[in-house]
Amino acid sequence: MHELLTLDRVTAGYGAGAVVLEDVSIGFSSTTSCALLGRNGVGKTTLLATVMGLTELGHGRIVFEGRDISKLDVHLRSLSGIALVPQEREIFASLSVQDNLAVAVQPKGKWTVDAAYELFPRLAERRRNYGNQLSGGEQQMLAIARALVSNPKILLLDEPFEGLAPVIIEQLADALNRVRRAGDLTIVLVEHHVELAFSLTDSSIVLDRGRVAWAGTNDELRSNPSKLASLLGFEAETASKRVSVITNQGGRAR
Ligand SMILES: Nc1ncnc2c1ncn2[C@@H]1O[C@H](COP(=O)(O)OP(=O)(O)OP(=O)(O)O)[C@@H](O)[C@H]1O
Repeated sequence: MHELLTLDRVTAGYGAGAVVLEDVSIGFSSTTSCALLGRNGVGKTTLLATVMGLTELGHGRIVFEGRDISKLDVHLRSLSGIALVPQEREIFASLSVQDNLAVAVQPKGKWTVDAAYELFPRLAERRRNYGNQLSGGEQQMLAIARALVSNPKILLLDEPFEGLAPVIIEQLADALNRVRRAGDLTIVLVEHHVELAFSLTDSSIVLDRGRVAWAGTNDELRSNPSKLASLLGFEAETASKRVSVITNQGGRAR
C-alpha cells in the first residue's frame, strides 16, 4: 500500500544530551488508523512532535507524500496536510469557539466549520463562548475540530482522552470513529488504554525506550496477551482482560 508518511532511520530529541528516538523506521499508509503505544516516557509524544517539526532531528528522513519534509518548518508541514492535537490542547483561551475554528480553517476539503459543528453539536451550542469558558471535554472537542478544519491528510492525536470523564470519552471516541469510518484521512493515536486504542485503530506500533519494539495489526497483538503484556508492562492476565473488554462489546470503548 502507498505510504503517506514515512520515518526513515530517524534519531531525534531535544538536543545532544536528550536524544529520545533512536533509529526509528516506520510508515503510515493512507486512510488507515494506527495506535502508538508504549510505557510512560518511551517517546510517543516525541515521535508526534518530530513529525510536526517540533524537535531536533539528528539523523534520518521524514517523507510525506513522497517529499522529504525533514527540514520544513512547522507551519509548512501544517499547510501540507499534517495536523497535531497536542496533549495540552493549546486552544486560544481568549477567542470564542467560532473564532478558534475560523482562524484554523484551510478551505481545501470537506471540513468546514459547519461540518465540525455537525461532528460536535456541543461546540455549536458553545460557539460564542471563549476558550477559557469551556469544560475539559469541550476544549478537547475544539482542539480536534480545529485540527480537522485545517483539512489534514494525517491527524496526530496525543492522548486526547486524558483526564476526561467516561461519558465524554465515549462521545469523543464515537466522533473519532465517525471520522475514521469516513476513510479520507490517516489517524495516529497515542493512547495508554489499550482497549480504547484498539477500538479506534486497525494497527499498532509499540515503542520501547525510543525504538520500535513491535508493529503490526491489532488482531495480531490482541491474540497474543503475553506479548502485549511484555511490551506494555502489565501481567498477561490483565492484558487479556483489557482486550476482552472491547472484544466482548463489539469494539466499543468503555
Ligand atoms: N522538552 C523536552 N526536553 C528534554 N527532554 C524531554 C522533553 N520532552 C520530553 N523529554 C524526555 O523525552 C523522553 C520521552 O518523552 P515523551 O513525552 O516523548 O514520552 P511518552 O512516551 O509520550 O510519555 P508519556 O506516555 O508519559 O506521555 C522522556 O524521558 C522525557 O523526559
